Amino acid sequence: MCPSNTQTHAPGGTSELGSEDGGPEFDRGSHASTTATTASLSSRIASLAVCFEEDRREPYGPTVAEEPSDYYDSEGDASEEEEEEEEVEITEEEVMRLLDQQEPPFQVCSRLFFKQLPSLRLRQLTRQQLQQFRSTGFVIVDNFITQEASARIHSDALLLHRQGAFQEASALGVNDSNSKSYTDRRARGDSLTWLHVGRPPATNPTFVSLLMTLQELQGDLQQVMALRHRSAEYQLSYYPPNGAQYIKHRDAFPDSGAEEHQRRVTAIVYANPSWTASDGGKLRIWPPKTEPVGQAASPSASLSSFSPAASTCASPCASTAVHHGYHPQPGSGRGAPSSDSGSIWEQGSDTTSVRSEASCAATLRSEHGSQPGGSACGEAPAATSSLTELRRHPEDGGPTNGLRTSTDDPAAVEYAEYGGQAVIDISPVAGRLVLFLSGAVDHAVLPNFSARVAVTAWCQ
Ligand SMILES: O=C(O)CCC(=O)C(=O)O
Ligand SMILES: [Fe+2]
Repeated sequence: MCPSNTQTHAPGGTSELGSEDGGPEFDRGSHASTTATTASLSSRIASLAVCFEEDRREPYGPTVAEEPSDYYDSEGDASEEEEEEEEVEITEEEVMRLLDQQEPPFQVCSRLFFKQLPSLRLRQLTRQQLQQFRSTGFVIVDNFITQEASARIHSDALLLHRQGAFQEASALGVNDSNSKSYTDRRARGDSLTWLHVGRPPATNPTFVSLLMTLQELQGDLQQVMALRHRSAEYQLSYYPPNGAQYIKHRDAFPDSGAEEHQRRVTAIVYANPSWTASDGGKLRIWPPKTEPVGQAASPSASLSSFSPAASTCASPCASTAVHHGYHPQPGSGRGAPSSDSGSIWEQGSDTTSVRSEASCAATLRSEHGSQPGGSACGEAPAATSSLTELRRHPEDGGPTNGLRTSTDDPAAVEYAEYGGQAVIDISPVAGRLVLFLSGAVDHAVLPNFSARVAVTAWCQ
C-alpha cells in the first residue's frame, strides 16, 4: 500500500505513467525540460503507477488479494494484455506526491552536490552562499545585480511587453497535448519571453550582460554540483499589476543527477525598482525538509533552523535565510540542519581562489577607502561581467543585506506559517537573486499589484 498524502501540490494536468516517451512536462514555461527521459526517474515514475493504482482502488473495493480468483482466469487473453498496457492517468500533483513519499526531495537533490570539491574559482557566489544553498536547498543573495541594471531590465522588459514580445504563460500549453497544466490564467498569470543567447531580444546589451552574469553563476555552481550544461533556459517574465499570481508548484521532479534534461537549479533575478510592500508579488517558498533520513520531520523544522536568535549578523555578507527581515550570517552553523551538510566545503577545498571573509573586507577597504559594512562580503569575490562591475557597494547607500527588523521594509524576507507549514515570503526587490533546487523547493508567486519583472535561469 502506498503512504498517505503529503502537502505537495502541482496544479492541473495529467501524467501518463509508464508511457514510452517519459513523464510529463511539469512546468508549462519549459521546453520539455522536466520531461523524464532516462531510466532512473522514468522507472521511479513507472513504479508509481502500481502504487497509485493501489491507492486508487483501495477506498472503492477489495484489494488485489481479495479479488475473486476467477478475476485472473483470463491469463493470456488478449483483452487482459490490453488492460496491462493501459496507461494510468494521474495528475502531476499525484506524481510529485508519490515521488516525495518514495524519498524526501531534498535528499534526492542533495546528491547533485559533489562530496569533494576541487579548487574553487568563484565569480558570482561566495563559498558561504554556496554552503547555504547546499545546506538548505536555497539561498537569497541581495544586490546580485545593481539597482541601475535592474532599472534597465525593468524598462526594457516593459517596452518589449508593449511591443508584443511576451506570451501569456497560461496560453502556451493550450495546444500542447502532452500536458494541460497551467492553462488557467488564475493559476498562472504571468507572461514570458525566452532569452536565447545571441538572438533578439537577448542581443539587447542589458540582457547580454545579465546572461553573462548568469552564466558565471552557473560556472560557480558547476564547480560544486552536477550540472550538465553551461547554458540554461532563460526566461524573462512579466506579471501584470492585476493580482496575477502563480500558484504553488515545483519546477522539476526531484533528480539526483541521472536525468538528462531535468531542471536542477532555479535562479531568479528580480528587477523591480521601488518595490513596496503593497505591491505584493512575493515569492513564497516552502523550505524543503532537510532532516537526515529516519528523523521525524516537524512542520517547522526548517523554520527553526533559521531562528534569528542564533544569528549575530556581525557581518551581513550574503543574504540568506532570514526571519522577519533578519539576514543571518552564513557559516554560523545555522541553516545546516543536516548533520553532514555543513562539512563538504571545509574538506580539501582550495582557499586561495576564494576570498575569505577577512580578505574580502580588507579588499573592499583598500579599494573603496572606507570600512566594510552592508553587503560587502556578499559581493562577488572575483566578478568579471559588466553587470557585476556595476554592483552596489555598501557605501553607495540604498538597500543593504544587513539586519532588517521592520516587516514594512519592502525588501524584508519574512517567515510565516501557512497551512501548518513554514514558508518564506521574499519580496521581488531589484537586484535580488533567489537560488533553489528545482526539484526540491515548492514555491508560488503571491498576488501581484505592480509591473513585476524577473529573469529566471533554469540550469540542468
Ligand atoms: O517569478 C518568480 O518569483 C517565480 C516564477 C516561477 O516560479 C516560475 O516561473 O516557475
Ligand atoms: Fe517556478
